[in-house]
Amino acid sequence: MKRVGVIGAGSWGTALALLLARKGHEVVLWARRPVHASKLDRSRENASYLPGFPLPPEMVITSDLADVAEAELLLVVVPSHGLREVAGALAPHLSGGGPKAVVSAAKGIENGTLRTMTDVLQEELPPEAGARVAVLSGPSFAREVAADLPTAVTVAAQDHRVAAWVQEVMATGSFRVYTSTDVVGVQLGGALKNVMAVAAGISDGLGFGTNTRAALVTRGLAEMARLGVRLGANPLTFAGLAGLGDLVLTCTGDLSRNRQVGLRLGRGEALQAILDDMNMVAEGVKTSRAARDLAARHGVEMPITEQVCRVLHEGFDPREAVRELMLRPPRAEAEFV
Ligand SMILES: NC(=O)c1ccc[n+]([C@@H]2O[C@H](COP(=O)([O-])OP(=O)(O)OC[C@H]3O[C@@H](n4cnc5c(N)ncnc54)[C@H](O)[C@@H]3O)[C@@H](O)[C@H]2O)c1
Ligand SMILES: O=P(O)(O)OC[C@H](O)CO
Repeated sequence: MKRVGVIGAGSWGTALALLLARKGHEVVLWARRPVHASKLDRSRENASYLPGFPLPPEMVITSDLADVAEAELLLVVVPSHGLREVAGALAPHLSGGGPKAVVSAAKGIENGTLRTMTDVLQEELPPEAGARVAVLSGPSFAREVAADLPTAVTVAAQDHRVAAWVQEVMATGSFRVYTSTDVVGVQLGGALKNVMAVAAGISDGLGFGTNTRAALVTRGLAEMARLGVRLGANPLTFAGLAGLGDLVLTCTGDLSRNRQVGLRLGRGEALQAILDDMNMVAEGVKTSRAARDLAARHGVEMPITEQVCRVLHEGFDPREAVRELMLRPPRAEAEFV
């Protein structure tokens, strides 16, 4: 049994906390808002983000980061735009030896700095904790993990021993964990697939067919891998769980919030109205900008990302965006750069 701290009580943090508590670990779940923490503690259910899954009585709920300071495994599961602030607030509590692993389960790229989530953790946490940073990604809807449905994910860390330790602590008969040392590829896969899920949703919302969706998934994967390889990722990572696996899940699965944003845009709703109506995060909205900036910085062509960004942030007509994609200059399929 290990002491585990889960930082973030949205749907994914709650599902991971449940997984680990059911495995017999001692779990402390941190919610940012004290009012949310006391509601969770009283009702023993996360009605706002993951209704229908009772939290076991032994799971500790808190809004004080000091309560996770003794954890051996720390999972950071807040939306990517809030991760730096949370990591900065966590840092003073980790002044001792610190946890054996700090795992980001967020899927995004920080806007402005264009840093990955493990970069942000390494910048904000004390060096001992920063050296044990990892990322968990892959096709994993929170509700399905909470329902104990078979799921497979990847944990990547620069130091293989860190990933292997996290694998051992987290794996169960219904949660299979693979390891990787491709920290960049696993994170880019998880972040960029959200942009493609918005694109697939738009296409379906416009009433296009399965041909169109399959084309978006495949060419989306090509541009994800193109950027990844330029940034030092292993191209094979994009054929794995954190690449193709998560891409297929979110481009086709209606539980995806990113896909839902796209579907509603495609049906003609305005972005702000959609976001006002969702109490959850759709990371692809912000990541589309960061991905476009990252691609521009490194001279990588990402035409689908570019069009998603225009639709989301510049009010560009989705039908026109598809037309422009179809009328791009002809090219060979298998060019990587
Ligand atoms: N939900 C899933 O199925 C799932 C699966 C895998 C990965 N993820 C990733 O996990 C991360 C968290 O998403 P989620 O689905 O748990 O969120 P959610 O949409 O279910 O809930 C959002 C949570 O973030 C908190 N929050 C909002 N703004 C914040 C800020 N600025 N700082 C700190 N906390 C803030 C909210 O209070 C709430 O607890 C995202 O990066 C998401 O892509 C989600
Ligand atoms: O609901 P989404 O679109 O944020 O997707 C959730 C997870 O990332 C699926 O792996």
